Amino acid sequence: MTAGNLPRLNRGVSPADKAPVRIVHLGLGAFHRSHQAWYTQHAGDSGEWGIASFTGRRPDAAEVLAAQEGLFTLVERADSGDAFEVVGSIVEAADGANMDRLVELLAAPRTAVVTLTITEAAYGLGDDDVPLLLAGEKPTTPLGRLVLGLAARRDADAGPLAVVSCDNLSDNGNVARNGVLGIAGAFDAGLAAWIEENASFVSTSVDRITPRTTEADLDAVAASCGYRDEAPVVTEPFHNWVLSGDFPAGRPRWEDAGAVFVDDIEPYENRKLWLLNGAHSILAYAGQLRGHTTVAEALNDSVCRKAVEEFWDEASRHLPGDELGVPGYRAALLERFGNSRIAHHLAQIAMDATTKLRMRAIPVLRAERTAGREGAAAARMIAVWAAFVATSPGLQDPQSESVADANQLSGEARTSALLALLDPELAGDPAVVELVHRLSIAFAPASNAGVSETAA
Ligand SMILES: NC(=O)c1ccc[n+]([C@@H]2O[C@H](COP(=O)([O-])OP(=O)(O)OC[C@H]3O[C@@H](n4cnc5c(N)ncnc54)[C@H](O)[C@@H]3O)[C@@H](O)[C@H]2O)c1
Ligand SMILES: O=P(O)(O)OC[C@@H](O)[C@@H](O)[C@H](O)[C@H](O)CO
Repeated sequence: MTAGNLPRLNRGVSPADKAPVRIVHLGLGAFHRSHQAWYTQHAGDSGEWGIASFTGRRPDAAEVLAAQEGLFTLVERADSGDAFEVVGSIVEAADGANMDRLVELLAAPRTAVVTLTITEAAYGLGDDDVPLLLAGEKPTTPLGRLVLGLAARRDADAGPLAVVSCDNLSDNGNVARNGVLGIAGAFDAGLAAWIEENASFVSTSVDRITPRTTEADLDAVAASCGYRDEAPVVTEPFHNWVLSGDFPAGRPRWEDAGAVFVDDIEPYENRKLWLLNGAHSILAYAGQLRGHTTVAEALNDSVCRKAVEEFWDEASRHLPGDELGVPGYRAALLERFGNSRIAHHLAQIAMDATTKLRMRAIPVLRAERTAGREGAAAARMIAVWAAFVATSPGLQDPQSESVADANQLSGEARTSALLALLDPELAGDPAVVELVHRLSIAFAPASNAGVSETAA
């Protein structure tokens, strides 16, 4: 049978019961499916917890998944080979613009949890929705839509629920809370008070490297599974989820799948955001400047790897406590990044730098300087970004206009203007500007061929 003749994946081809919707997700993308959908499928009480998942900006991902009755294949890609699993916890896939359905589900007492993977940048977009909400029009951002859904929940007296941010942001529960309350407060003060009382904003640290799916991945699934899946997800075997907060209307037993519930999430967030995501950002800019395309390729370059390891040394000084197991975490990261069967593209990681570097480079740079040290490795993360945006002025960023304005300047004035987008106070410190500028010159393309392990 050729791939074209294979049956399309659905609940007839791969029988899977549909659990009732009790989780609403905003941001139906690859990561939601490899992480929260996988954890929910592996919870001991998965039969009680179905997910209705809404896209963010376009309907496409929902249409493809709806044609498969929510089913997709999770391809766990290890160095040693692929393992395939059909995930059935998403029981409904919908266009994010379908406000009628979102409102209906959020107003249902049975709905207990809202999860979010809307990207770091999307948490700052909700203000645009306030005039639309006031005019009785449909909001367009994920948090604006959530506010309208929560208004319907209050009106239906459907009770409390938990909102769980699964984006790579420090203190992501509070960032989500502030975003939602900011929009709600400007729209309806009574609603903001209801949300404060009834919505629990849970913070999480999430981890599972999940690159974009390619055509070759579709073919690999067809060849191995005997059906055609138009929406498989490829991910690494490793997975981690640390959560902190209350679930007033209940939750799946995610701990059965390895999720960990803690009182103080900050050390876990810092470990993940600094060591994993910080290293990813260094590799994204330094790696592309040095001609690499994927994380595994960049890590193989001794200059990039040294930049990563030096940043890890600096960051690790601010990750105290044996329970964090930093040496083991670092060793595991080298193995995970080196998995060359996972083609994790640097271009994907490079986007939205001003939001990301604020959480990945700045806290370590500040902590190092407070301790009386230079913070050169954290400064280098900013420096390689500064060098990279000189070569890629169109890079997606929530502050792209300000980046473009900075690019009109030259020398330390340009470096200072870029640094100001991350931390205005540090941008006013001549020693920090000089440091970042010097490190940036070492990585600028003209000098790139000559960047050696000692110079960079
Ligand atoms: N991919 C990973 O390895 C990974 C791992 C850990 C955490 N995350 C977190 O998950 C997020 C999503 O990653 P993904 O791989 O699923 O990406 P994706 O592109 O596959 O999906 C992102 C989803 O968010 C929506 N979205 C994106 N920008 C938006 C915007 N400006 N406004 C509204 N909706 C928007 C998209 O429409 C889509 O539904 C990341 O930004 C990160 O914070 C990803
Ligand atoms: O858009 P970002 O940078 O938050 O995410 C890109 C990758 O660094 C990230 O998705 C990692 O793969 C992930 O955080 C691993 O858990």
